[in-house]
Amino acid sequence: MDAPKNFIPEPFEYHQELELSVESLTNLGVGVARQDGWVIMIPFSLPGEKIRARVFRNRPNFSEADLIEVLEASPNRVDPKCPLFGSCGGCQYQQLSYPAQLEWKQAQVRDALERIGGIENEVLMPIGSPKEYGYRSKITPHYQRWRDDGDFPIGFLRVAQRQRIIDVPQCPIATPAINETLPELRAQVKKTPPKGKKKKGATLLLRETMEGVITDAKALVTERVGNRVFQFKAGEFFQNNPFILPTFANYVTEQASDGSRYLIDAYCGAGLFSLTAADRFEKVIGIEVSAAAVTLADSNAALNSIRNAEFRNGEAEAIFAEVAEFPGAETSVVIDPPRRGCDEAFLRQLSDFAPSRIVYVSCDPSTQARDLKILEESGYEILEIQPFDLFPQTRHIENVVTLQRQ
Ligand SMILES: C[S@@+](CC[C@H](N)C(=O)[O-])C[C@H]1O[C@@H](n2cnc3c(N)ncnc32)[C@H](O)[C@@H]1O
Repeated sequence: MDAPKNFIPEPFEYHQELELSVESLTNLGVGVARQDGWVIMIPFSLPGEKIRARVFRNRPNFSEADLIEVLEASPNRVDPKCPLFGSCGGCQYQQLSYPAQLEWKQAQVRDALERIGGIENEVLMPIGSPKEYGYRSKITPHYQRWRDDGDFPIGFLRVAQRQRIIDVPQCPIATPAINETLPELRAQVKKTPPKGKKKKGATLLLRETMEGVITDAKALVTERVGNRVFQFKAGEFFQNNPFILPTFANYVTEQASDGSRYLIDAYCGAGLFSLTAADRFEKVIGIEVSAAAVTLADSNAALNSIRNAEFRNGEAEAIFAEVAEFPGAETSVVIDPPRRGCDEAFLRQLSDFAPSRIVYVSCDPSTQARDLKILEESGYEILEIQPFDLFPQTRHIENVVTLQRQ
C-alpha cells in the first residue's frame, strides 16, 4: 500500500511489521514498546506482551503502529465485553483485568505527579468502583448529520478518527436502564430530528436518576448520595458513577475534617461536597461560576435541612474577599476544578488565605500536579494521595490529594 503523502519515511517504512515487547501503558491507555531505544506506541497492546505490529506513522520522536497479532498474551488480558471495543473511542481498558486497570491507573497518577510536579509521595492504590460495567448514569451519544432514510450513526467518536462517529446501539458501561431506553431514543431521533438539529447534528442525553431515565437536558432531576439528596439539571455536571459516589464524597469529607471550624468548597457545583460535609463544620461556604448551579446548591441545602451552608456565585478566587469571618487557620478548603485545573490567581489567594487543610479533587492528574507544585512551594505538605476509579474500562481517573499547612 502506498504511504500517505505526509508520511515521514524514518525510522520505519510505511506498514513495516515489527515484533515488539510491550513495556508500559501511557495515560491514554496506549501500549509502549521500544526498538533500539526508539519508542513505538501500539494502541490495545498490554505491558508484558510480545506482539506483531504494523507502523502507520513516524513522528519526530516516536512511531505509531497498529496491533496485528498478540504472540504472547499478558496474564492480565481479558475479553472485552463490548463488541465495539477497539473502534469506539469511549473505552481504552476493556482488554485489561480490573485489578490490573487499577494498578496501571496508580502508576499513571504517580508518573504525572512526579514528572510534572516533582512529587514523590506514595500514591495509594485507587479505590475501585463497586461495579465494573453498567455503572455510568449519564451518556451523551451524538450524530453529525441527520438523513431522511435513517441511515446515519448515533454514538461516540471513533478511535483515531476523532471526527467520525461510530454507531453505538448499546453501551455496556452505562446502566441497564440507560441501555433499555437507548434503542427507543435512537429510533425516535432517526424518525424526527430534535428541532433545528438536522444539518449540524446534535448531542443526545440519557441520565438515570430517581425520576427514571431522563433525556431532557433542562429537566430538574434528583439523585441520592448516602444520606443526602441532590437536585440538578440533567444536562449539567454531576458525578456520573452513583455506585462509588457515597464512598468518594465521604472520603473527601473525612480528609477535610481536621478539626477546623469552617469549610470552603470551591468549584462547588450543586453542593455535593459542601452538603455531604456540612455536619462536620460550624459553617460552610461554596463558590461556583454557574449561577444555575448556585441556585440549586441553595435549594439542596434546604432539601436536606442543612442550615449552615451558603453558596456564592462567582469565580473561585472571589471567595477569599468574602470570607473575612473565616480565619485561615481554622478553615479547610475543598477544591474540585474542571480539567484545566485552578487559575494562578486562585492559587495565589488560596495560599495567602493560608487554610489549615486543602483537599484537592481532580479529574486530570497533570493539571493537578502543576497546581500541587505551587501549593507545596507556598508551604503545604502532602498528607495523602488517593485516586478513585469512577470510570472503569476507561483511561479516566479521579485523584484526591490532601495537603496540610506546615
Ligand atoms: C468538576 S466540577 C465539580 C462540581 C462539584 N464539586 C461536584 O462534585 O459536583 C467543576 C465545577 O467548577 C465550576 N467552575 C468552572 N470554573 C470555575 C471558576 N473559575 N470558578 C468557580 N467555579 C468554576 C463548573 O461550573 C463546575 O460546576
